[in-house]
Amino acid sequence: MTELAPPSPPILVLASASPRRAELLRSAGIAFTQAPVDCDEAWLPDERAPAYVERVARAKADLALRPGAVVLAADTTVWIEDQVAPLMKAESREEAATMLKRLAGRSHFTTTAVAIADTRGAEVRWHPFAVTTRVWFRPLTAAQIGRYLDTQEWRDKAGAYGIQGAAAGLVRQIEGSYTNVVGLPLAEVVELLEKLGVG
Ligand SMILES: Cc1cn([C@H]2C[C@H](O)[C@@H](COP(=O)(O)OP(=O)(O)OP(=O)(O)O)O2)c(=O)[nH]c1=O
Repeated sequence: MTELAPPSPPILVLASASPRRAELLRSAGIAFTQAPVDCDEAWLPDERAPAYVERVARAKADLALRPGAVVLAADTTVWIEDQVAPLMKAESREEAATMLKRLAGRSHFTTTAVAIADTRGAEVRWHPFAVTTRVWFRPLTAAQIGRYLDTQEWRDKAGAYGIQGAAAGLVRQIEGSYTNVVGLPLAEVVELLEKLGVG
């Protein structure tokens, strides 16, 4: 009897602890292993939101580099047009309330930067890109914000909301990729992975 070789692990490594990113990739039928990294995500003063997420996404991928793999990392942030500091994950209910107050009744941008590093050749080849989606929130009273905060869904999400949950009822309109707001611009990611022959 011939012995079967053990199955080889997927070439794609998702350098993320985010259940949402894993779920999105899975929903597209892509095989991957998940390797969370512990990355310093501190924002640098005056750093523009797109530059910030691009830097952090690359740093996350860098921490997960390994030979013979394609490593994918991403970073998502929420930002308001005329304000430099991005809205990160809120650390308290009060901070989340302040963020939602700033987002209410106007539009903002959600940018996800993706860093893909291909280590299958002699040198690491980087494929970075970023996608921005415009999101409009309806006007919100303090009581409506309070009810949203009660869901606890503001926790661990940039801008203190998750469009995939109860915050769908706060969003009037979006322009651009929906999955990008959830944490991974799926069409763009799948397109690039197809080009790289992965997935
Ligand atoms: C705006 C928004 C953000 N988010 C999430 C996406 C990201 O997971 C998170 C932003 O934090 P990130 O630092 O981008 O990612 P993460 O810490 O969750 O995971 P990892 O660094 O391990 O990859 O906010 C939503 O789930 N829904 C939304 O509507």
